[in-house]
Amino acid sequence: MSRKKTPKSKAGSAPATSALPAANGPRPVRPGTARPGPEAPPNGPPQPGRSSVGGGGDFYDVAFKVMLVGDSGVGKTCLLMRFKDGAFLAGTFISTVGIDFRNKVVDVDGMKVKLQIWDTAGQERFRSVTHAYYRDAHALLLLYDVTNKASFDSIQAWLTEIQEHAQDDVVLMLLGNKVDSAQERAVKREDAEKLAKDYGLPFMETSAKTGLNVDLAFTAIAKELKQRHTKAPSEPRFQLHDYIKREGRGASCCRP
Ligand SMILES: Nc1nc2c(ncn2[C@@H]2O[C@H](COP(=O)(O)OP(=O)(O)OP(=O)(O)O)[C@@H](O)[C@H]2O)c(=O)[nH]1
Ligand SMILES: [Mg+2]
Repeated sequence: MSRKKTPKSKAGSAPATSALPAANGPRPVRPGTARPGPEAPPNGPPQPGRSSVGGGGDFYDVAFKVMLVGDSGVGKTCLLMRFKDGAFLAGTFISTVGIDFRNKVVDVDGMKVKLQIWDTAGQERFRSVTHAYYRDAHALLLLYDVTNKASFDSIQAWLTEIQEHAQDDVVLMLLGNKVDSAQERAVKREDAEKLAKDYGLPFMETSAKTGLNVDLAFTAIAKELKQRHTKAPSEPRFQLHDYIKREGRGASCCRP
């Protein structure tokens, strides 16, 4: 299989669109397939890899676009940094402005899968900018902060946004972040599990600080997308829900 080289990450910007979608109420969102495809320039669909030339960068077979969404401060940027660099950005909170992306290539059953991960700004004032990026996303990680009830209460509104702007078959996963802060927990795990069940979403609690379940979340997404892309009839169907249930670690355990 031919392989392509990842471009360096860079900040992206999209044409601003206008109004927020009408709130029609959330509908169940399928933890579905993403359409594989094109690798993307900032606003285009990802593509299967091609032979690469030139030095530097990682080679890959197929690329997918993943977006991180959720209220400001839930830990989207930290989750991405943990996955990409294995580091935690402690200290001052620097809120993301607009949108940015990082690439990471993961090995899924012998195939190099490039995830182009878009880190969106959670602040309301950037919402119109990020709307333009949903369309080409193959997967969305929707985050709330387990120590911030308001961020959990926003999940239904986020699902409405996703319904309005993302593809119907986008792969979607709900993540409750900052589970290391047990003393400050404000959202019960069971409440999130119930919400996830109601919407048919895979769900895990994570910690960008300790690394708990972070690699697992992205790996599960990569496996799901890769399998939908290859569609090998001989392979048993990858079960995203079962996989994270089996591999995920509970909130009581802080092992990365
Ligand atoms: N304890 C703890 N703190 C975290 C964790 N993840 C992020 N934080 C902290 O939460 C704050 C916000 O994190 P960010 O990753 O910048 O939040 P964000 O979702 O990107 O916010 P916006 O860019 O405004 O949308 C920072 O002070 C982080 O240090 C975590 O897993 N545990
Ligand atoms: Mg951020």
